[in-house]
Amino acid sequence: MNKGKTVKDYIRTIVDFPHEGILFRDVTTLFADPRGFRMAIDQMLHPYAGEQIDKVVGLEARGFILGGAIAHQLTLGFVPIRKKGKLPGATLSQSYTLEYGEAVVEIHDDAIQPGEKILLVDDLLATGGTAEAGIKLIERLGGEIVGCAFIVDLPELGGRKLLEEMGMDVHVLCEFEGL
Ligand SMILES: O=P(O)(O)OC[C@H]1O[C@H](OP(=O)(O)OP(=O)(O)O)[C@H](O)[C@@H]1O
Ligand SMILES: Nc1ncnc2[nH]cnc12
Repeated sequence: MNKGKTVKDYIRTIVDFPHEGILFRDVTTLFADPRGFRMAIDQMLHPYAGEQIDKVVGLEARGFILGGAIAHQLTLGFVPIRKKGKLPGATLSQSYTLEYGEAVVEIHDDAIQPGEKILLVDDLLATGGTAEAGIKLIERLGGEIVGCAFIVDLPELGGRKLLEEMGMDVHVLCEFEGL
């Protein structure tokens, strides 16, 4: 049964996806379980109880699932940061480095007002490149980031250190060693 299980216990590892040598930490098994999903949302929010938050921002794609649930729980609005070319309105763009080459993420330029307090969420922190790009977009719009919450950190890839060096409060629920 589910008794005594932690968030980490619900996450499945797929070997050699999407490339040979990668241990893919698959949170769909966590999302699919009602107790696991609720536990993850509650734990992601826990450090921010009593803090003023105006909006939740989620990173495509699994950050949308978490961000939607968190925004609903807090009765807040949700703002997506999407991969290039998906948002219909006027956007700000930010490029970031991938393992091979570059990618671009975007936010609607009217999605955050200066001074709004933002909680940034995603499922997983690896190199931190995606979150760093998201932070830059939020800050370019004048948003003030209260915290960055993730389910998984892969400490060997240095994302947490990168975000903390940017002055972010980083909250993760579990770590996996091994890439
Ligand atoms: O810390 P980083 O090295 O930037 O990696 C973390 C990002 O990688 C994964 O998303 P992915 O880019 O696979 O996109 P997807 O969620 O749209 O599949 C994950 O959901 C994070 O968003
Ligand atoms: N090992 C991994 N598992 C799941 N998502 C990832 N994104 C980057 N590295 C990942």
